[in-house]
Amino acid sequence: MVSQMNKYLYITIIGGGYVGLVTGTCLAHLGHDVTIVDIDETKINAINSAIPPIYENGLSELLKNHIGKNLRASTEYTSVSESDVIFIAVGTPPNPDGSANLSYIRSAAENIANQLVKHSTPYPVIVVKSTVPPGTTQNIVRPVLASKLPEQSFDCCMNPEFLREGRAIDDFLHPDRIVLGTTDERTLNVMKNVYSGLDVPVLTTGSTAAEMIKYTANAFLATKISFSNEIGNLCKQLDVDVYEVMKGVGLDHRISPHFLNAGAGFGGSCFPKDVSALAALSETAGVHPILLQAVLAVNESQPLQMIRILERHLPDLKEKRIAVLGLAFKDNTDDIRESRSIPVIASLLGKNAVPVCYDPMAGENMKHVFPNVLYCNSAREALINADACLVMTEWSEFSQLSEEFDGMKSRIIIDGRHILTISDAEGVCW
Ligand SMILES: NC(=O)C1=CN([C@@H]2O[C@H](COP(=O)(O)OP(=O)(O)OC[C@H]3O[C@@H](n4cnc5c(N)ncnc54)[C@H](O)[C@@H]3O)[C@@H](O)[C@H]2O)C=CC1
Ligand SMILES: O=C(O)[C@H]1O[C@H](OP(=O)(O)OP(=O)(O)OC[C@H]2O[C@@H](n3ccc(=O)[nH]c3=O)[C@H](O)[C@@H]2O)[C@H](O)[C@@H](O)[C@@H]1O
Repeated sequence: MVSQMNKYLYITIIGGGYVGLVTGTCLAHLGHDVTIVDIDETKINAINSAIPPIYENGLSELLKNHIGKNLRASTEYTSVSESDVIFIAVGTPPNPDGSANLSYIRSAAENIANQLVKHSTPYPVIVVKSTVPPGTTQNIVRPVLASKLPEQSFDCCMNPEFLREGRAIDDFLHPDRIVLGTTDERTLNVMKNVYSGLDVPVLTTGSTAAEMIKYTANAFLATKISFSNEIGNLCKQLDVDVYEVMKGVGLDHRISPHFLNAGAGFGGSCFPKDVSALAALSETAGVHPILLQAVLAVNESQPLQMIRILERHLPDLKEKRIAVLGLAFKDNTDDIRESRSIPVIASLLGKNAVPVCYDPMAGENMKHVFPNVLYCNSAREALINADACLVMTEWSEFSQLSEEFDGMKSRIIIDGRHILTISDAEGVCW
């Protein structure tokens, strides 16, 4: 467990994206003095104006409470020199072969080293928060820093992040565990001080094991979803309700009811990317990743399974008006990265159907991907005269929909997230 706060720390977060912004704001909330650094000036200006560049429950209020007080943002790395702790929270997007692109990690580490070489607090701790392949902290970040700085003048730690988008603040402040990848007592004490105030179990490991824990947790959760989807596809053929099945299965405490919801598959910036990176890493290590590849394959075909079910009811989709409810990759976010609605809309367009889209938050983002499809301001509007409806995101407002479906031309409703509560919905039993 971490203890009460000993003292507040000067902290710099490199990367003001989802994780950097949530981490920085929450650490300011815990009482530390925080600077968020990003190369994207637009993001920095937005953060300094207390306008989060992303939609996340509770973030705006928290930002307003701290910005200009113990939280600020900058495009400059100068605050690194004054910091006790420097988090690296830049992106690790996929390369074309699925492996993790570490160029942003390298560049952040180089910039930190260039700044620390000018001036530094005694013994700063550089913490890798980004999701990185095992060995990155030890074999890339540390050597980049050591190429400019004496080995004894700093230390590194790997501290993976487990927050979910849409519930990020709560997940950050009330995590199941904090993993600290360091074997150094002094560094461990500094890191415990970072999180002091949180009543959370702490697991201490080597940095490489900490990196592997993060990939393995995401891959396991993704596996639960793809497993549920495969069972769901079988249930559909056998006319069995997969949700009833998974409810019964999840009551076994060894399995747990979480992440067993079958449907359109998993999207987001992490599960697809991290399972691909782990599979690529596994191939490189000479271990053929049979299970991980199957997890990805099931997930690729799952959104198109919705189209197959749709075509059973509407064999010719040409010029058919299809309401697509939900564009974000999940509820409570405007993030559309790897959203399962993207392949669904693309497939509808390929079949000359007319997708009519609605999302409470993500419509503007989806316009960058599909500028020419129809966007509506409400589910009711999208459903008017629709020949069918596909529910792609588990927004809670969709669970309230009822008489809105009366406006449809024909009542073909396929619920890809098991969120509707109307009794006569054509449930997608996967
Ligand atoms: N999004 C999520 O829910 C979670 C993400 N992660 C991991 O955290 C890492 C970051 O993810 P996101 O925040 O979603 O990425 P993001 O793409 O939203 O943000 C990354 C930010 O880093 C900035 N950046 C890139 N190079 C930089 C540099 N040299 N100096 C300063 N800023 C730089 C970019 O401009 C961008 O704003 C990834 O490794 C991801 O896998 C981990 C847990 C949750
Ligand atoms: O590394 C990361 O970035 C994060 O990835 C996920 O978080 P996130 O992607 O934000 O969202 P989830 O709630 O995990 O949902 C991911 C996708 O799986 C889908 N899902 C989730 C649960 C389920 O039972 N079925 C299912 O299809 C969701 O609709 C969504 O598309 C993990 O849950 C976080 O612990 C992790 O920190």
